[in-house]
Amino acid sequence: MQLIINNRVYTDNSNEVDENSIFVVSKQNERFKQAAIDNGCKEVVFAKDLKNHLDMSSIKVIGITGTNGKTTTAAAIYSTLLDLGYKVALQGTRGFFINETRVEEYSLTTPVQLGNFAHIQKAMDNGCQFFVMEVSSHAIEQKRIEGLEFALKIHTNITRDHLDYHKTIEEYIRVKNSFLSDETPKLINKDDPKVVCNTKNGFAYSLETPSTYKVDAYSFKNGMHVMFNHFGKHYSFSSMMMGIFNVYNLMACVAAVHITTQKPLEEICEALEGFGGVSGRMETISVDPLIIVDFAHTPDGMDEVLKSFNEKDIICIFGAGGDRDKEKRPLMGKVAAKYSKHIIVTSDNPRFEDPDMIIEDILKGIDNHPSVIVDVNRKSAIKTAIDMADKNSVVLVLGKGDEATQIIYDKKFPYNDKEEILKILGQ
Ligand SMILES: CC(=O)N[C@H]1[C@@H](OP(=O)(O)OP(=O)(O)OC[C@H]2O[C@@H](n3ccc(=O)[nH]c3=O)[C@H](O)[C@@H]2O)O[C@H](CO)[C@@H](O)[C@@H]1O[C@H](C)C(=O)N[C@@H](C)C(=O)N[C@H](CCC(=O)O)C(=O)O
Ligand SMILES: Nc1ncnc2c1ncn2[C@@H]1O[C@H](COP(=O)(O)OP(=O)(O)OP(=O)(O)O)[C@@H](O)[C@H]1O
Ligand SMILES: N[C@H](CCC[C@H](N)C(=O)O)C(=O)O
Ligand SMILES: [Mg+2]
Repeated sequence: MQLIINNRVYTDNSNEVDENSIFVVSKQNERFKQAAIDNGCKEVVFAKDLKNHLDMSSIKVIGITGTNGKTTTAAAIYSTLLDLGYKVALQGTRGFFINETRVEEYSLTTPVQLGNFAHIQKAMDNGCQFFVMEVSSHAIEQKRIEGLEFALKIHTNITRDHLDYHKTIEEYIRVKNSFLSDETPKLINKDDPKVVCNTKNGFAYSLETPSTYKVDAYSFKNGMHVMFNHFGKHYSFSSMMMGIFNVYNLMACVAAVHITTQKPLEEICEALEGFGGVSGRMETISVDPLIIVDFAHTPDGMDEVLKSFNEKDIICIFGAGGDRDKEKRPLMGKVAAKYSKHIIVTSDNPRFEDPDMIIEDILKGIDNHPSVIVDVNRKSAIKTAIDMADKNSVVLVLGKGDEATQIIYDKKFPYNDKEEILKILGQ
């Protein structure tokens, strides 16, 4: 990866250096430092010192980590800041955006360090006052955020994900919480006991326990209406979004914008109402039959979504990604069985795994459920679900959200849940 600052080329790859470039050495590439020097590099800087090479004082970086909710909360903050008249950049699972334009397709939820600096530089070149970014657990562990000064760090929740990478839940929690161990201003979900932080400059939001931004009541008639208090003064916001988990996400958004702009909370709540949600997250594709696409791909994410529809007959279609956490698969099956009237287990992104074996792993969590269908072909699985639907049902297509491809081996085949559903409905 390369970054150009004041006509100097910075690179993190020993194969890209020449006598004029600067090699940025980090934990990830220190084993290649000598190779960089052998390839003619004359100047080396430490990743942690990169912040002294790019003046970022004109932009406020807001980082969001957590097992679920990063993309939704980041998008809500981005939308609210734009509505308040700020110039904003957004980086995460759905790509890189500057003001209202998507500048780059998705690559990594959190790019490598030089990638983050390059995006911040581009945001500043476009006059942005804020840079909102998702911070994945991989990024924290691999120090991709090294050298970044955050105006605010947000932590949504810790349940389970990426144990294929972190190996144990304890290590995953340690990595996630390490993001909050310094004195940077931070905003945490006080209802999640696993979120632990350095309380200096700490703010919190919650629905259950006392906190700086405390939700007092909410209702879901025709969208959501949320009442909260900030040091005893009462405020409210509304949204067309659904689900208690989105009450958390939107409360985090209001708190984050308040902390970083100090605008009146009434103005922030009004600006938030312009946020319509993120494609592929609780996105209603059809009303009759009711069909919703969501990105839930962890047991907790599925639990949050499925419990939002307890007054409906749920037809739940899902799979699980290959080359990802395997233990979550039966847990996802168990969650689906807990809430669904009908379960259809299918493929997600198999990658290099056998899709039938992934399905077998999921089925291990489903015992004596009256209606379980297995169909390794996601397209026909969705058609089966839609054919089963009636006025009391809700078809929930989970796991891929707005992904534009299905990954089989290392090939990315064009595929999108929403397009598939509309095609079937159109037939
Ligand atoms: C598992 C994982 O995260 N791998 C990441 C890791 O790969 P790696 O350790 O094999 O990298 P590497 O090729 O050895 O390079 C390491 C460093 O050495 C340097 N290098 C390398 C070779 C050489 O000869 N000389 C040299 O200097 C490279 O420039 C790099 O700086 O470091 C690479 C570069 O730094 C990343 O691109 C790569 O992400 C891969 C592509 C990936 O798919 N990561 C996924 C799992 C990921 O990060 N996902 C998260 C979470 C997703 C979510 O939950 O939404 C994300 O943030 O997207
Ligand atoms: N606050 C939350 N708590 C639990 N589940 C949530 C929350 N917010 C969203 N979800 C569920 O998790 C799914 C992923 O949401 P989102 O894309 O915002 O999370 P993310 O942290 O960006 O995920 P990823 O790390 O995979 O990019 C949603 O589709 C929804 O099912
Ligand atoms: N449908 C995706 C969801 C996870 C995407 C992202 N969180 C990752 O881990 O790459 C999969 O499991 O393949
Ligand atoms: Mg995301």
